[in-house]
Amino acid sequence: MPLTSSLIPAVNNIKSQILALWLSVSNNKTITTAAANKKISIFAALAFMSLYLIYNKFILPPPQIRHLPRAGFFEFVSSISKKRPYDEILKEITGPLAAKTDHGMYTAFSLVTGWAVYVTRPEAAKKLLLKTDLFPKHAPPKDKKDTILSKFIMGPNIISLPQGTQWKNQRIVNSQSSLLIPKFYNRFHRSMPIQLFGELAQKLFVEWDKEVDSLSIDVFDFMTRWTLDVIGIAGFDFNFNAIEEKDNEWVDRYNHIIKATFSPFFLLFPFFDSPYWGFLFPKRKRSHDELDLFLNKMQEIIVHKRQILENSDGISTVNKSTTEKDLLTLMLEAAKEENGKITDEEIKSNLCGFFIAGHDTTATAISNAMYNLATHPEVQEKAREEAIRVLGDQPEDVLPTLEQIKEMPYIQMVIKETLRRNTVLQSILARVVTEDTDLAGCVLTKGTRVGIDMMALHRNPLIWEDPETFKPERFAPGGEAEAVNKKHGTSWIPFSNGARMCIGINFSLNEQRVFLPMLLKKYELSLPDDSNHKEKLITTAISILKPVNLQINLKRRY
Ligand code: HEM
Repeated sequence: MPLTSSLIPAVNNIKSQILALWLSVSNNKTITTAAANKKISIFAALAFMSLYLIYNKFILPPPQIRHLPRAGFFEFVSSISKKRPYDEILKEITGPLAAKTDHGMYTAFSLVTGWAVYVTRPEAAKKLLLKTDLFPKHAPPKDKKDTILSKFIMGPNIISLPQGTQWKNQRIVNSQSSLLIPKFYNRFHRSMPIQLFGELAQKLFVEWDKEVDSLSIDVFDFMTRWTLDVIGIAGFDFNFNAIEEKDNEWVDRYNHIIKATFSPFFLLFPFFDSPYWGFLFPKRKRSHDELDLFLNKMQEIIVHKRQILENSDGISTVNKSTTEKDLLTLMLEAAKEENGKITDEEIKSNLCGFFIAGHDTTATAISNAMYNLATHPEVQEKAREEAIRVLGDQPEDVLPTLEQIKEMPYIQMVIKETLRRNTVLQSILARVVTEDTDLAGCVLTKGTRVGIDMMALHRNPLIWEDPETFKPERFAPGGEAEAVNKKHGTSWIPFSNGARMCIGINFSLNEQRVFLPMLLKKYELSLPDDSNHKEKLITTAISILKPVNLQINLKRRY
């Protein structure tokens, strides 16, 4: 008999015992030894019921998806907590599950979403992303309302809001009701802080050059510091100064919050993630306080920026050498033109969203590209030749212009192939099925949550030739990627697709297209002989698939 059905009568029995005991107490009966025994029974009953609830909520998927191939709860969660690289999980757990059916879908438990169905084929991904009325974004879970995850990311911002008026008001172009974010969105696309990207790359090189001629760096550590400074200045004109001061107050605070946001324990038990439980979890209370300080600082910056905008053109006060405007200025300008239809709360929430969406993601993408260049010397040489052809070979840093980065198609191919082979995000945020429907041959019922296993899609051998191999030429004009796209559509979606596609796609690609040629012109890259990553890139497995302790040797060319 399945465990659930054997548990139901037991639980009912316990429920009636609790009721009987409650009746006897309310009848003012003398408390005797029998009553003491009953107390023990209640305690046992509550413990038993809690176990039953945990079993039903976490360990078993919802009944409507139990027929699909399933990654066992303990196997999957323990793989993640043991920090197994995600491509191993794909090879040993999720890949074989996906291969079991024609539609390629399987179910797994995610710490952020709970149980969901995962898509691994382009046909299903296309329908999921384009039919937003059938598959809207899942509204932020109510049980996570007071959590750090919720306060930091799942507020009223473009990323988290489910489809609806508030999201449309923030995003859709040509909406009659509000043109706020559309205006911001257009400006965001037009005004790329290319010069800022270059200046901060130069600043990073100065840090590296303080070491000896040839050095080994912790790539991800430096790239997160670089992208933090980029998003701080480009986002709201605030200099974290993370490149120069690894551990200053604001960098520490930000890193603390990011770590706290994805704490597996509190993702699993959001009920305890509130300052009220501070007496039991004092460290968590500190995380809430740190987040409050961070959000208050943002509020201060918004108010201050508004005042500056009254009297000036809003051009960066931190980065005085440029006329590039930060995202906050663009939002406030758009808001002013539309009589302030966006609240401070929404602006603050969107700024937090830009952090979470644009910081570790781009740092991961650049670190992965550096790994691929270090492990493929012939690709590295070809990319360097292109950088030198456009920027020159003089022994000094050159900041590429927007026109120059367009003249480097091979580096663009390296970036795209890296985003395919070394997927940045494990999945998009879950969508929720609004009515029973067929998704590429798999019937899904209303209420089912669905995500996309990005790595399984990008390395699907039914779609890509020799998918494990790093081959930038796939993305050459008329190459494999074009053919795959023509045949299957939606096969390369590191930034998603459709109405909820990443709005930072150009921002992120341009960060990479400025940084990589400058890097290649100045340094030769290789893996240390004793690197753990010789065989393959080892990554984390929750949400953003970050490289783990990736050291790369840099040899200066000037
Ligand atoms: C390599 C870097 C990046 C990757 C791989 C990436 C990937 C993605 C993906 C897959 C989505 C869709 C999520 C979903 O539908 O659940 C998304 C959404 C989003 N991204 Fe990015 N992103 C990157 C960089 C950035 C940057 C730099 C920014 C901003 C500065 C940004 C801002 C956003 C926003 C605001 C959304 C929400 C759009 C919406 O739902 O309407 N992203 N990103």
